[in-house]
Order: sequence, then structure tokens, then C-alpha cells
Amino acid sequence: MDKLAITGNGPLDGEVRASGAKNATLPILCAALLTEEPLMIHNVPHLEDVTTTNRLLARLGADVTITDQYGVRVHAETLESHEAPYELVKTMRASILVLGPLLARHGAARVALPGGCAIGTRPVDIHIAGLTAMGAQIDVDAGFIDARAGRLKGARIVMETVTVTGTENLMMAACLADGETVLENAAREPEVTDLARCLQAMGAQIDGAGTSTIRIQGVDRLHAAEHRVLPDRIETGTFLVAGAISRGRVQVRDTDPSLLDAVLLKLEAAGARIETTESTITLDMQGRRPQAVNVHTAPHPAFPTDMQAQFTALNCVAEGVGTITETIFENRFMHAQELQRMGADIKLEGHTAIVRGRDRLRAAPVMATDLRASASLVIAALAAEGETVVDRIYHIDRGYECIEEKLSQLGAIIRRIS
Ligand SMILES: CC(=O)N[C@H]1[C@@H](OP(=O)(O)OP(=O)(O)OC[C@H]2O[C@@H](n3ccc(=O)[nH]c3=O)[C@H](O)[C@@H]2O)O[C@H](CO)[C@@H](O)[C@@H]1O
Ligand SMILES: C=C(OP(=O)(O)O)C(=O)O
Repeated sequence: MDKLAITGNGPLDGEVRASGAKNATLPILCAALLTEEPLMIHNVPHLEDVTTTNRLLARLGADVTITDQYGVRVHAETLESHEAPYELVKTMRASILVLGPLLARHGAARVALPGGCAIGTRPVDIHIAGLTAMGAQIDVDAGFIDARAGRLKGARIVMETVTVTGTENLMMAACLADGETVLENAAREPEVTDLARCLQAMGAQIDGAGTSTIRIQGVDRLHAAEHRVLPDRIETGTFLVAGAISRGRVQVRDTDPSLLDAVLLKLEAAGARIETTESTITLDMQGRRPQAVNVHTAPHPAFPTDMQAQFTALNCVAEGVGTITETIFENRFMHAQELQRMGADIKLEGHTAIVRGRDRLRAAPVMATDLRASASLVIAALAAEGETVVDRIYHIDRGYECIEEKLSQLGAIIRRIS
């Protein structure tokens, strides 16, 4: 199992490119199942989750071709299977995103239950209730979701909780349904809007993506299209926090500052000077230690849960005391225990971590428990004395493209131990 060894090396200084967003790429790859014509996707990041999705699509009968460095063409002319097996689903929760497209196009889907993981129970009841409201017959038995439908029917669906993949699954299914579907309390994440843009290019009739009411007028068929995935706001934010934690200067290019409003405000509150252009963000700490910040996660456009662990790490070396409150997932503080091994002063009280900044952390062997927790350990190590070894970094490879190359580019001392 690979590990990363990181040695604190003072302020980061340099520039790095943002990859395409993992959480937009995965639903967009699945959207290719909605049409018998090819979907050409650009700016696809090189990630384990993308490889897993490609394998899943190929298993279902799609022809998946890597066309150039960041290009993937998916042609689901005919589907050979409608089953997403457990061995693929267990490594990646986003596999649930084949449920809506398979059901809408094929009239049947059998998808292994993604189950719980390190950050919470993560049920899929809202996906199931929405598809049922559209006329599907769904049984959940022996760890599988078995769904059948004739042509799905448009429906008004009020989602009980804001769910990102739930909104995406229902929006995709509704594209081929008979009549209008209205999704209320829809997720407003930029990745939902990016998926909607791709579906529109395929001929879907969608209004209101990016707001909490999305209206989809079903059409008989979708067609070939080409789409460029938006930049990864979480990867961008992670590199900016790495800059802040190391008291350095980091420029992220090929990104989009408008996707990171809540994160940039917190970085400014931490004492960073932030400059933006249309596609770059530059963070400069001017050698200063960060100030502790209070963070409260909530659905977009509020502060993203996927940046919570990184800000917990930032507070560990900041001046003062900062509170981090997690409201989306019930068990997303697994990194706290590992950061404590590095000398962090963190007290957990329910959904809140109270973090008292230390001048420095010290290196320690630590274990990555989930994707963003892993990222928080890597960036904390940048501000620690000595060499930190982060174990189980397969989590990080699910969502960060070439993390060691990118951090090295910024001046970090980091190596992979295979
Ligand atoms: C591939 C992808 O895009 N993953 C993102 C997506 O995950 P994902 O889409 O799985 O997360 P959700 O937005 O669905 O989860 C939000 C909350 O809703 C609850 N819930 C969700 C569905 C459901 O049927 N019932 C239910 O109760 C969840 O347990 C959680 O408490 O959004 C999360 C929240 O921004 C991010 O952390 C993940 O990185
Ligand atoms: C939790 C995440 O991903 P997933 O939903 O794929 O587990 C994430 O990207 O931080």
C-alpha cells in the first residue's frame, strides 16, 4: 500500500494547475449512458474514481476511449448489462449515479448499495423516493437496489435534504421521462450546474440548475455532444490552504474564483492576501502565521464540507482558537485524531471541533481515513517539524491528480513510498 512522506520545508512558493472537477466528471461520465450517441468529455482528471467509473461504464457495455491527455469519449450505443456490481461500487460511492440513467434509458437497473463509509452513513433513500415518484418499482434487498420502470413519468419531487448526487440522479432520469419534472430543494453545487450544461448540450430541456428549483421537460432521446468539465474547486482550495498553512505564496491557474467565494472569504479572514483573475487565484501570506477561523459547513453556496478537514489543519497551526462545525456528515472528524498525533490541540464537542493553534506541529506516522482527511494530513505535514508519513493514501488518489508532483512544484519535499 502506497504512503506519502512529507517533510516541512518552509513557505510554499509557486504555481500549480487545477484539474477538472472529480465531482462533475463522475456524473457527466454516467450521463453518457442516457444516449446511444457518443459523448466527448474534455478536462477529465486522472483519478482512481475516474478509472473506476470508466470500468463500470465498460462493464455496462459502453465503449470508453481515452482520446488525449484529458479527453474521454464514452459511446453507450447498446447496453449489455444493467448491473453495477458490489466490487466496483464499494470503492466509490458515486457509482450510485448510474441508477437514474440506466433506469431512464434501459428500464432496469441493479446497483449494489454503496453503504456507509468513513464520513457517515450516507443513505440513498432520497434517490429511491424520487425515482419511485417518477413511476419506478424499486426493491432494496440483499445489498442491491433493484429498479424497474416503463418510461419514467415527470413528477414534482420535494427532496427532504439537499443532496448533490440525489439531485444529479433525478435530473438525469428526468431528461428522458414523459412530461415535466420539478426538483424542489435541489442542490446548488456548481457540479450540478456543470452536469446540467452537459445534458443541455445533449439536447435535454433543463431550467433552473444552480437554484433550488430545477425544472426538466422530458424529451424522447438525447444525442451526441461535447463538454469541458469545470475546474476542481476543492482541489483549488486545498492548494490554497497548503499555501496558507506554510505561510507561503501559491498561485492556482486554470481555475475559477467564482466557485470558491466562501473559501476565499475564510482565507482572507485567516490573513491571506488574495488576488484573482478570471482563471487564477493567488494567495500570499507574506510570511505571516495564519489567524484561526470559525467554519460552519453547509450546502453551496455556503462553506463546503469537502474543505472542512483542510481548514481544521489550518487552525492547528494558526494564532488563536477556531471552531469547525460540520453539519453535512455525522462522522467527518476522523482526521482530528490523526492531527492530534502530530501535536494538534483539538477538542471534539458533538459536531464541532475546537482547535487551539500551536506554533508548530511535529512529524508523526498518520493514517488517511478518507479523501479530504488525507489531504488535511498532507498539508498539516507541510507545517510540521520532521518527516511525516501518511499511510493508506489510496484515498487521496481517488480525488487528487498527481498530488506529489503538484506539491513538489510548489517547493514541498514530498515523495511516494510504494
Ligand atoms: C461524488 C460527489 O459529488 N460527492 C459529493 C457529494 O456527495 P453525496 O451526493 O453523496 O452527498 P449528499 O449531498 O447526498 O449528502 C448530503 C447529506 O444528505 C444525506 N442524504 C443524502 C442522500 C439521501 O438519499 N439521503 C440522505 O439522507 C447524507 O447522508 C448527507 O448527510 O456531496 C457531498 C456534500 O457536498 C460531498 O461531500 C461529496 O464530495
Ligand atoms: C466525499 C467525497 O467524495 P465521495 O462522495 O465520492 O465519497 C469528496 O470528494 O470529498
